[in-house]
Amino acid sequence: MSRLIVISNRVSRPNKSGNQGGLAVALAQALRESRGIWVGWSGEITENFTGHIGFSEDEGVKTATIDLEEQDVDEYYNGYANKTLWPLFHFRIDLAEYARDFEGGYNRVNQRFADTASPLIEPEDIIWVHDYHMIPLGQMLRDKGLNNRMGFFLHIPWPPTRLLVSLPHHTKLVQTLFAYDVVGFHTEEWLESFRHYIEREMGGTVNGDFVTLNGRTIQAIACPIGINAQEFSRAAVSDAASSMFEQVRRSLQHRALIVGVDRLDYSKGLEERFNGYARFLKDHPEHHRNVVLTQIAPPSRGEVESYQHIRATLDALAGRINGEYSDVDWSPVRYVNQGYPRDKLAGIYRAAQIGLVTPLRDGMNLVAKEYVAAQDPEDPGVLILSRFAGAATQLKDALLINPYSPEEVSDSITRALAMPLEERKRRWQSMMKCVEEQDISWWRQCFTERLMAVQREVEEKKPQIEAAE
Ligand SMILES: O=P(O)(O)OC[C@H]1O[C@H](O[C@H]2O[C@H](CO)[C@@H](O)[C@H](O)[C@H]2O)[C@H](O)[C@@H](O)[C@@H]1O
Ligand SMILES: O=c1ccn([C@@H]2O[C@H](COP(=O)(O)OP(=O)(O)O)[C@@H](O)[C@H]2O)c(=O)[nH]1
Repeated sequence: MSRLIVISNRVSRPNKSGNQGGLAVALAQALRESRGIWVGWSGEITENFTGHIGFSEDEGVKTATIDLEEQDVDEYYNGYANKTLWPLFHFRIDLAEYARDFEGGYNRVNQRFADTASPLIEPEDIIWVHDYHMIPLGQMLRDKGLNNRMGFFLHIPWPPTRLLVSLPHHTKLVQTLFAYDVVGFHTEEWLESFRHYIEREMGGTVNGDFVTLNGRTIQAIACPIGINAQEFSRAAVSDAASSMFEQVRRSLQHRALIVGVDRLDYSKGLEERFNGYARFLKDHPEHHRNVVLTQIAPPSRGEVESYQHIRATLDALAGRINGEYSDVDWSPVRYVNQGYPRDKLAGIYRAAQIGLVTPLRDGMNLVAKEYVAAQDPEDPGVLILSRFAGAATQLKDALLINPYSPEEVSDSITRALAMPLEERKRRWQSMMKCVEEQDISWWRQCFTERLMAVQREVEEKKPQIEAAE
């Protein structure tokens, strides 16, 4: 059986802390089942890069990690990944920074990953590279002579061509994707934008799933990530979730709970969400004292200025809304800057009559799916979901809204609070069906089956592999 080698920036185990992104949460499950290795950054900083690989195995997940230098982290993770690509790929060219050092650091760190990973890889292994931190890695592995089946999955949106061309050396970066055999996106929309770019900007051709550039053909597919729905539904009635559920419900004193759970990121539309909620409070005095918005927002990428800025904005906005509407025994907003473990989160989701998920742009958004999976089938809450989240292409029975419109946020809250049980059940059943059917295993199979079917000549095992073992 071929092993799966996953390579991504972040390597962490889902049970260890409460504030992990969706990619980390999803991949642990996939690796456990395939007995693979997860290669990436340890999250640690070293004075001088040595290339030392730290191996460990925890709850069936094998990891191989490297430490990076401070300059690496500044230029690669904070810099090119999160100051350049992240805003650009989330349609925020106003926030994107283009610095030569970032691009240099990004390529240097990708080369470090190629040097680290290549000795661990055997000819039959399937390599699956993840996300915008690692776009050129496949090309670097090919340059080292690896002929393995190799796939790449982008977890964030692919931007429209007219935005992507604002990136210096954009063709050089995109060209490297043709080192992979299969390239995956969450939605047809991101896939369509990729094809458009290849055809219009690079003169490539598209024939169904096959995309050809300069004589090299790859497959480009849409394949939406899911959650471990069964496990999450079970977690929602676990002891930890139930005690969280009770604690939250007790504190609400029969008020309705609206919940938001997001990394503190400008792409999640938190400022717009708070403004929409303020609009709701302004337009609906009859609901005052009857509702509470709990926004869980663990800080993220705090060394990047735009993240410091959104944090300060939200601190002020939460304070302003509470200052304007609170009474001595009621505050409309509970704004929490800490992360929670997922079983506790499941209890919080289940306690909420409304899940408010309003990103301005999001590759997928797993929180939306988790909210659905955590509901009580006999009395489910209502999901209000941005039409600009990848999840909106699947969860069509959510209340789909434009997150930029405070009126739509306000109206959807009003509608959700008044929604009859029968309608809530009907919408929830339809969404739950999708969350269960297109779950995390479905996603992995969707991608890896395509990758495994790729025909490549498998080379003889290289001597350097034995040396590394
Ligand atoms: O690793 P961080 O910098 O702390 O960020 C956390 C993750 O954020 C992004 O998540 C994306 O992937 C999710 C799963 O596919 C998807 O649901 C979500 O819409 C995306 O934003 C990022 O792409 C990951 O690499 C990060 O680990
Ligand atoms: O306090 C928190 C906040 C979030 N999450 C998890 O982080 C993931 C967020 O994934 P999503 O796709 O919604 O967004 P991302 O942060 O990856 O952009 C979800 O699995 C959440 O359950 C968590 O475990 N604890």
